[in-house]
Order: sequence, then C-alpha cells, then structure tokens
Amino acid sequence: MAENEERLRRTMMFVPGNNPAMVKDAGIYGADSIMFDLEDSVSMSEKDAARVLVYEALQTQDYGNAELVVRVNGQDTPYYANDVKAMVKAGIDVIRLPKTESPAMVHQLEDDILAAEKEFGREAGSTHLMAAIESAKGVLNAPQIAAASDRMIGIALSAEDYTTDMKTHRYPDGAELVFARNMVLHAARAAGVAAFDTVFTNMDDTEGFYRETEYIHQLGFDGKSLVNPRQIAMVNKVYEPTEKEVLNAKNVINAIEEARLKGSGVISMNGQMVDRPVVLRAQRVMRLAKASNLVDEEGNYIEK
Ligand SMILES: CC(C)(COP(=O)(O)OP(=O)(O)OC[C@H]1O[C@@H](n2cnc3c(N)ncnc32)[C@H](O)[C@@H]1OP(=O)(O)O)[C@@H](O)C(=O)NCCC(=O)NCCSC(=O)C[C@@](O)(CC(=O)O)C(=O)O
Ligand SMILES: [Mg+2]
Repeated sequence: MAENEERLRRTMMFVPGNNPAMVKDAGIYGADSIMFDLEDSVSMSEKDAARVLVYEALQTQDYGNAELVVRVNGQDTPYYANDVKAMVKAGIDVIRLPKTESPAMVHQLEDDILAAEKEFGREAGSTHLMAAIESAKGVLNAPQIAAASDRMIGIALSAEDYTTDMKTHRYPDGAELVFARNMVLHAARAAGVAAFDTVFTNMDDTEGFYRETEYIHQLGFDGKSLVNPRQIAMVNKVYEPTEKEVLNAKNVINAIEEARLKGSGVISMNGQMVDRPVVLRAQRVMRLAKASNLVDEEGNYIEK
C-alpha cells in the first residue's frame, strides 16, 4: 500500500490504442499516468491492430516516469482474453477493467493476470489492476470492488456510460453525479486505493473544466481521467499547493521531526495541535509541491 500511496495520480490520459502518432508521442505531455485504450475509442475492425500497436510501443518507446495503464476490452467481449495476455506479456504496470460491476469480475481479472504472468515469466503479483465504475450496479458495489484485490491501485468513475445507464446525461452543475462521485470516493478511501474522477469531453469549455476539477479536488479525488493533453496543465494547476500551504507543511514536518527526537508524537505549533493526520496531509502537500517544482531537494520553497 505504501507504494500506492506515494505515487501521485493527478492525471490519467486516455490514448486511443489505434492511433500510431498519439501512442508514440503520449509521453511528451507529462501525464502522471498514460492509459492506452483498447476499448471504446477503438472500432471493432481495429481491435487486433490496436493491441499489436500498443504492445510494440510498450517494447520500444520511452515513456519516462509515467505509470503505464491499458484499458482492455470488457470481459464479455472476444477481445478481452488476448488483451490481458498481450499486456501482461508486454510488462504493463496496470490493467484497467472497464464496466466493472462486481468483485467477481475483479477476481476473474486477477486469475487471468496470474495465468499470463506464469505463462510469460513475469513476477507473480507484479501487474496491478484498477476498475472503472460505469453503471448503477457498479456504483452500488463500489466498496466491494475497491477492496476485491491486493493488486488494486484505484477505482475510476466513468460518467459517460454511467449517465447513460441512469437514463440521463451530463449537466454543467454535475448534480447527476453527486451520489456516484461520493460512493466511488468513499469506496476508494475505505479500501486504501486511489480515486479517479471522470473525463470531461468538451475541449472548448475551459471554464467548465476548471470548475469541475476544483470541485473534485475539494472532494478529495486523487485526480481525473483525461482525453486531451491540454487538460494536463489545468489539472496540475488546480492540484498545485499555495506558497502558504507549502511553508506550513514544511514547518509541520520539521516540528514533528524535532518532537520525535524528543520521543513525542504530538506537538503544538503556533497554538495548533499537530498530530499524525496533520503530518500525513503535510507530506502530501510536499509531494504535490515537489511535482509542481515549487520546492528544492531539501523541501525549501523556491521563490519565483
Ligand atoms: C478529443 C480529441 C478528439 C480532440 O482532438 P483534437 O485534434 O482537437 O486535439 P488537439 O488538442 O488539437 O491535439 C493536439 C495534439 O495532441 C495530440 N493528442 C490529442 N489528444 C491526445 C490524446 N488523447 N493522447 C495523445 N495525444 C493526443 C494530437 O494528436 C495533437 O498532436 P500534434 O498533431 O502532434 O500536435 C482527442 O484529444 C482524442 O482523440 N482524445 C482521446 C479520446 C478517447 O480516448 N476517448 C475514449 C475515452 S473516454 C470514454 O471511453 C468514456 C468513458 O469510458 C471514460 C472512462 O471510463 O473514464 C466513460 O464511460 O465515461
Ligand atoms: Mg465507458
């Protein structure tokens, strides 16, 4: 778990698996996670070609420090088994299961990954997984889905399919997603895995994108699934801590270190009690500050 908690996952960018130029250049935009898609952005006639293209790219392209994720086709399709095998063989970091409705579906994926790891000589347990929640059933089972596997790194709300299942569509105020967002978030937090908010598909509505990202940041989501590189900087901007937050976090970490040396786990700083949850929040602020290049190696704020 510690490994999962450490990694920042603000931005998870969908890359259509049948688009050679996008697959090749996906690493240049600085997404925390790159998600190659073999499912709904790829037409039926291109499923096999997309799988081969992504497999080859994973062997040959350098995607830097980005976490590499592949959204495989659904378990009810004839493509799923070959997708899982090929991606495990390629050494993918995470397999994203679409339209997840039950823990049994996660267990099936676990079994299929383990069989592929054995077949291709990969270390057992080295391939992680995540589940996309895209229906009413998925939302209601989210707590069990999130806790269904030791390989689970996170769950994601998929609002396009979800709103269709709910016989509605997406509105600017997001009222149709309030219940689902809170279920997914609570399920993820209770299971100790990451929570990803849904895609925002209107490329021209920058104001709407910022509004939605600020809202999900306030709720506590780790980040968002994205469809376009232009959205990455906007999410990072929203998740960037302020100077005041960074300085306060640095003071908290220094103060608790001093207290620990004296054998205490709780201290008072400027009249404010500082204990474990405050320290955990401060550590997250420092990780975000580092990712935003706001601090140097020692954690000192870099004046602009
Ligand atoms: C939206 C648009 C057509 C706009 O095109 P535009 O041409 O206007 O983009 P521009 O900004 O002009 O591109 C500038 C430069 O960036 C390059 N570039 C653009 N996008 C890139 C990218 N994604 N990856 C790498 N490179 C990229 C481009 O090649 C160009 O490169 P260059 O020519 O070299 O300058 C394009 O972005 C795109 O196709 N997006 C991916 C769509 C997709 O994957 N949909 C499926 C996932 S959702 C789903 O399934 C619903 C869900 O399941 C979700 C869930 O589960 O969460 C649910 O139910 O909710
Ligand atoms: Mg979908």
